Amino acid sequence: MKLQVAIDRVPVEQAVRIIQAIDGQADIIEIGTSLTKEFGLRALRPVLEAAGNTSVLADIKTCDEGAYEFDLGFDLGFDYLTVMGSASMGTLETCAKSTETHGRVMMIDLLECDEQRIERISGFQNAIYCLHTSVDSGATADPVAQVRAFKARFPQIRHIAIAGGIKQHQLAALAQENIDIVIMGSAITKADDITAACQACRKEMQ
Ligand SMILES: O=C(CO)[C@H](O)[C@H](O)COP(=O)(O)O
Repeated sequence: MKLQVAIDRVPVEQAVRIIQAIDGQADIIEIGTSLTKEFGLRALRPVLEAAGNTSVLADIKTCDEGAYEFDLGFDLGFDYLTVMGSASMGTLETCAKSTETHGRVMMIDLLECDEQRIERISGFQNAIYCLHTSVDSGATADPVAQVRAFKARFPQIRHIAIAGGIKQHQLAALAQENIDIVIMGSAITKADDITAACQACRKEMQ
């Protein structure tokens, strides 16, 4: 299970400082939707540079204009981009095509997608499907139960991530569930000691 650290609701300079504080401990650095909206993808080059060899995901949550947004993000150097599961099949397909052309990774955000919808969009073999509880609806209460229920219902989906208020104490059990990525934002990036919080999460996952 990879650790993706989500950086949200800070200026670009602080995002760079957070990346330095994490110091190579994240497998993937996420540039949160809040930064992509406030500053725009082109203004995020310093973040890409600070990440060095660590993979960077831009959480652009594409819902239309898939080819334009994905080509732009991958051409700028992002390794992972996100598209909403609620987007049209046309958008999901053009995002998948752009991802394949660029040799990168597409993450499908399942925020508020019901079972019927997930079934319909479950055919993107190489995509990572992100179980996502909205920040506005509260934290993910029981991530292990959520993952188990999802796997049982959608055995055809091979790559899974989970996000939404995940806490350090949930990591050890989650690490046994054979998912691809756990996404942690506030629990790390809003901690008083970001380095220590990230180290503690990493340890919990071992
Ligand atoms: O995608 C997001 C919000 O839409 C966040 O990046 C994601 O929820 C992780 O942050 P946190 O752990 O603080 O919830």
